Amino acid sequence: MNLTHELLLALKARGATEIFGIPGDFALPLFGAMEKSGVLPLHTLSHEPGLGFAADAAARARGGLGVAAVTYGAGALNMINPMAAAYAERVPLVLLSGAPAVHEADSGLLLHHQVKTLDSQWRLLEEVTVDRARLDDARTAPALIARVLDQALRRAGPVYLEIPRDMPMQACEPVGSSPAEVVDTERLAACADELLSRLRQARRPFMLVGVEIRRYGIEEKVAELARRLNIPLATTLMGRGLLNQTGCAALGTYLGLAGDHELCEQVESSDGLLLLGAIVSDSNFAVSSKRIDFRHAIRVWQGQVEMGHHVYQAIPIAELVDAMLLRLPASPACSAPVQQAAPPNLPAAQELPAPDEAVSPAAIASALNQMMLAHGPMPVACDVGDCLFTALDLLPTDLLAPGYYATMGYGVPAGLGLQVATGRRPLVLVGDGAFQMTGWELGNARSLGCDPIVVLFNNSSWEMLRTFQPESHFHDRGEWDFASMAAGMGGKGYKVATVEELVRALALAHAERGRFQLLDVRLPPGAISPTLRRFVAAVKRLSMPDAG
Ligand SMILES: Cc1ncc(Cc2csc(CCOP(=O)(O)OP(=O)(O)O)c2C)c(N)n1
Ligand SMILES: [Mg+2]
Repeated sequence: MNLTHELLLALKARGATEIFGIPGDFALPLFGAMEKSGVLPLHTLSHEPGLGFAADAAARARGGLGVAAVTYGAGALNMINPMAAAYAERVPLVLLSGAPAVHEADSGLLLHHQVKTLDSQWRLLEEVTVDRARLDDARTAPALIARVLDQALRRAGPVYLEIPRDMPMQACEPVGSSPAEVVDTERLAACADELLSRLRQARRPFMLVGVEIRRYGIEEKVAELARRLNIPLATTLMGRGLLNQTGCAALGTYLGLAGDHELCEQVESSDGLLLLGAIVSDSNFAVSSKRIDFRHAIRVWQGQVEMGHHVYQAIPIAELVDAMLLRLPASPACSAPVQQAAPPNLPAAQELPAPDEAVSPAAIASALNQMMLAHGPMPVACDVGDCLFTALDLLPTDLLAPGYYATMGYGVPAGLGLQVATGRRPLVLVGDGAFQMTGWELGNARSLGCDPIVVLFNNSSWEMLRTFQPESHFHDRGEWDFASMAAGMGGKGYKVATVEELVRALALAHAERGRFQLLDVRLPPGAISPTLRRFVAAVKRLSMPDAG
C-alpha cells in the first residue's frame, strides 16, 4: 500500500483513534491520502493550537498516541506551543507535517512558508520533541515510522514526522515494530531491592504519584503496590485525578502551604518519600512549607531512579513497579480496596451560598460537586487561571490540565479532544482570558458530535495575574457577553450571576444533549478561589520570609 496508509495503520496500532488537522498546499496530498485511506477519522478545527491541545487531550484521556496534522511553515510553527506543552507534560503527541518535495528545494526559488532555510521547521521542532524523522524515501520510511512512534510511547513525549508532498502516495511496505528496549535484569533487581529496603527502614514512608503512572498505564498496579506496601499515598498537582478509577484512595493532592495542612505535614516530614512518576517542579513543590530534601527522597522519573547520591539508569517505571510487586506477595488483608475518601480540602457539596448571592469560584465548585453527586462524575478539561485552582476543589474525577507547562488555551480544545476520543461528555472549566484565545473552537463542536458543558469564569480580567500584581491596570479585559455568542456557534448560552441562576443553568445544561452548553458566569471583581488565595499567600510568604 502507500506510505500514508501504512503510517495510519501504524498510528492506529499504537492507540490513535483519530487525527485532528488543518491542511495547506504542502499537505494537500497527505490529507487527500489520509481521507482516502479511511484508516482513522480526520477531524478539522479552526486554529492549529486547538489541534494540538485536542490531540494532547485525546492521548491523555484514552492512552496511546494523539495525532495532529498540519501544513508546512505557518501551520507547523503554530504547533510549537502545544508540542512544548506535550513535551513538558509527558504526552505522546504525534505531529505530521507536509513539506516541500525534495525536487522543489532545487528550484532555486525561495518557497512560500519557508523561514530562514527550508530546514528551519525541522530544527525548531527538535527542541520540543523526543524524536523526529523526515520521510523522504519510501524504502526507509517503515523503520523510521516504527522508531519514532515507539519512542513517543516509550519516552512519553511528542514526536515529529515530516512528509514531503511527493511522498504520501509512494508505494511503501508495512510498518513493523522497532527493536524492543532491553532492560538489564540485574540492575532492575538491585534497584527494586534497594528501593524496598529504604521504604522498610523508613518510619514515615509516603508515596507521591505523578503523571507517568497514567502515561505508562500502570495506575492499577501502583494502587496494588500502595496496598501491599501499606503506605499512604497522594498525588501531585499535575497528578490530580490519578488512581481515580482504581478504588485506591489518594489522601488528596499535595499543594504544600496552599493545600491541606495535615497532608502537607505528612509529605514534608516523611523520611522515606517515594516520588513515583512525579516531576520535581515549582508547580508541584513551589509552596512547600519547608524545603523537601530530595536527596533523601526516592525519585522515579524519565527512566531513572535516584536514591541518595546514586542513580539507576534505564529503569522503565512499569518494569520497576512489576519488580516491586513480585517482591511483595499479595495478602488478603491488603487486597481489599481502600475506601474512596474525598480529599480533605474539598468543600462539602451541599455548602452552597444563599440563592441570591453572587457566584464565587467556591460556589462553582460546590454546585459542580452537587451536580456530579446527583448525576455521576464527569471528566474535566481545565484551562489555566483560577479555574484550575477551583478544579482542585472538585470531587475526585478525571482531570486534564497543563498544570506544569501552564499554557492558556488548553481547556476548550481539550474538552473536544476528550469527547471525540472517549465519547465521554466533559465539563470544561475556562477563564474569560483563555476563552478569548481558543474558546471559538466550540464552533466545531456540532461537526465533531460534541456537547461539552463549559463553565466560563468571567471576571473581565486576567485575575490570576492581578492577585500577584494588583497595582497594574493591564489585567482588565473588559465586558464580553459570551452567553450571547453561544447560539451563533451552535450552542446554548446562559448568563449567570447568582447562585440560584448557576444551579438552574447547570440543571438545564446537564439535561440537554446534542449541542454545547456555555455558562457565562459573571464573577464580582476580586472574587477568587480559596486555593488561589492560599497559593498567593504562600508564595508571598516564602518569597518574603522576613515579612512575617
Ligand atoms: C498562552 C499563555 N499566555 C499567557 C499566559 C500567562 C497567564 C497566566 S494566567 C493569565 C490570566 C488568565 O486569565 P483568565 O481570564 O483566563 O483566568 P483568570 O486568571 O481566572 O481570570 C495569564 C495571561 C499563559 N499562562 N499562557
Ligand atoms: Mg479572567
